[in-house]
Amino acid sequence: MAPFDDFEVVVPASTANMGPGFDSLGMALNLFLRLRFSHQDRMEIVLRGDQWRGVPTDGRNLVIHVMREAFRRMGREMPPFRLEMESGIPLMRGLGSSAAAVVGGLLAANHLLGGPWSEEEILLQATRREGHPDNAAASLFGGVVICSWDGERVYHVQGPPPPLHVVTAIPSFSLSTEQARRVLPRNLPHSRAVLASSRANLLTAALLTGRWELLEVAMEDWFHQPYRFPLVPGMEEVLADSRRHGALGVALSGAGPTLIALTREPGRVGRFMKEVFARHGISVRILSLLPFAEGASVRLTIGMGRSKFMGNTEGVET
Ligand SMILES: Nc1ncnc2c1ncn2[C@@H]1O[C@H](COP(=O)(O)OP(=O)(O)OP(=O)(O)O)[C@@H](O)[C@H]1O
Ligand SMILES: N[C@@H](CCO)C(=O)O
Repeated sequence: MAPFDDFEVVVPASTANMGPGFDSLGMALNLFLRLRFSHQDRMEIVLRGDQWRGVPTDGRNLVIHVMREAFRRMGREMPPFRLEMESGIPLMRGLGSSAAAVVGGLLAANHLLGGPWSEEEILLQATRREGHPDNAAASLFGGVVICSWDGERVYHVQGPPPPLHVVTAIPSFSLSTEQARRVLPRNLPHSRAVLASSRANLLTAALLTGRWELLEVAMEDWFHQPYRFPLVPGMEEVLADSRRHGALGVALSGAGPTLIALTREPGRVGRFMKEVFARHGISVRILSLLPFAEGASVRLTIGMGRSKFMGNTEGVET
């Protein structure tokens, strides 16, 4: 393969589920994974920052693995390159780090391959890899994305990001998605599923029509959150009481352990969440984020200044 011009892939973080939108609803957030590619004769992966403990810098790295598979599907060999990776998305915290890596790897491979795949095809490939489309769709398209995945196809509708703050309480401990899915029941009583899906419908409608006063009820969930209470000490209390402390709606972010609150009063809700976790002996980082309207992007970096995603665009620590 001929040398390529340096390029950068920027992928936003995401929060999935937002309560009852289990495995089907995601929203992009203003924290970013950045992948910078430059041509060189040998493969080199450089991880910038201090959050990468345990992440390999060889072919087992998720981004590289996804890229190699993409090249293999096209019957092409992946060229060597230098990849510099930097991220504000904490790993295994429920903010879609793996989906961002998968989306980033697929966009990079698609770019190097000359763009054989549409965004729909990239979403399908990311969904197969992740097992569910919620985080990947939000990272790929931005805003709020509602999906349905039947094991073969992914259908999706994208909506605008709500004009609200998203306060995240990010516990110091990690929780893998795999572990958080193991606690889910195989079956739900029919009446419970009916109630849960009615809340999910209400949530979608509220998000797409701006009925923020409905979020309190619409973000209630019976699909997954109650089963995950034991994994996140303090979660039940935060979900029960945050609304009295300024939250419009609260939920476990993805598979957790991070909790999110949609609010107009980020400072107040953040303080409350921190207090509750402290009572349970858990230290949390409170980050006030914003929904992010744009999806992942690829841009050539030669001769360009700083990317629009760089600088002071990320969440505010409170
Ligand atoms: N940029 C990255 N490069 C390589 N591997 C990554 C990267 N980001 C995430 N991963 C891999 O994905 C794992 C985390 O995936 P997991 O699904 O458990 O958590 P998450 O995606 O952060 O949370 P959730 O899916 O609940 O939002 C990490 O431990 C790491 O192995
Ligand atoms: N919908 C997924 C998101 C985590 O990747 C879950 O809750 O398990």
